[in-house]
Amino acid sequence: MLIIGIAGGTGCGKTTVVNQIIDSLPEGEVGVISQDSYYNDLSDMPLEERRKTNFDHPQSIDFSLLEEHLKLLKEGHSIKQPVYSFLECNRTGKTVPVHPTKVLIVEGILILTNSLLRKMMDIKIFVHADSDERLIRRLKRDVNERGWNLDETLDKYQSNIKPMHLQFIEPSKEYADIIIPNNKYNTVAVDIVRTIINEKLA
Ligand SMILES: Nc1ncnc2c1ncn2[C@@H]1O[C@H](COP(=O)(O)OP(=O)(O)O)[C@@H](O)[C@H]1O
Ligand SMILES: Nc1ccn([C@@H]2O[C@H](COP(=O)(O)O)[C@@H](O)[C@H]2O)c(=O)n1
Repeated sequence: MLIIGIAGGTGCGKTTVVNQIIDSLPEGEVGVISQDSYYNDLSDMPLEERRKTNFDHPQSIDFSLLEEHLKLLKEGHSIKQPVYSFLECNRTGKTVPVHPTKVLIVEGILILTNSLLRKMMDIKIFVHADSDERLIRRLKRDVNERGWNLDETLDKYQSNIKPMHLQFIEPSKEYADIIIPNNKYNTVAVDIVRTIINEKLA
């Protein structure tokens, strides 16, 4: 199994890049694991409290479970991945089966901050977009899709998102083998990654 890690700040375009990579690849041969599925279980807190959580800090992620799942997949076993709800700010209690594939993409803002995860990755990619671009994209998404209003999103950006980005995410760029500039759609970089994957699948 080839494990590819794709990190980068919120709104940099990780999900978009992942979708572009897997679009033209044979179905069933490439799997995707998102760090978002591994946010800690916060069922012991009311929603109001959960919404105040710093979701940009590494401690908000259940890295042990993510590591265990990657290890199992690498060994050829299937896993039951937790299903996360952004609206509830919690795991739903449901799981989806994920089966081993020849190539596995792991994506998330914090995945390159964890040394055990980094050791499991064959290729480490960091997607870069300028902070103003990312903030604009993030504002649109949080308001349209994730149940936050404009003021809440801007407050979160100042209190958690920006400081955590500077403290944890941006420094993890140094571990990347490839940095993809993504202020504009970058088809050349995506094609290079696809070529590497196709070689593995051949
Ligand atoms: N290069 C780009 N140019 C313009 N918009 C983009 C670009 N890449 C992604 N987007 C848009 O920005 C938003 C966030 O992208 P997404 O891939 O979800 O980022 P991430 O997964 O890193 O948070 C989405 O609405 C997406 O369509
Ligand atoms: N309940 C939650 C949990 C996380 N977030 C934010 O998601 C961002 C990471 O996801 P990306 O798709 O942007 O990589 C992170 O910045 C968290 O603040 C959230 O809004 N609500």
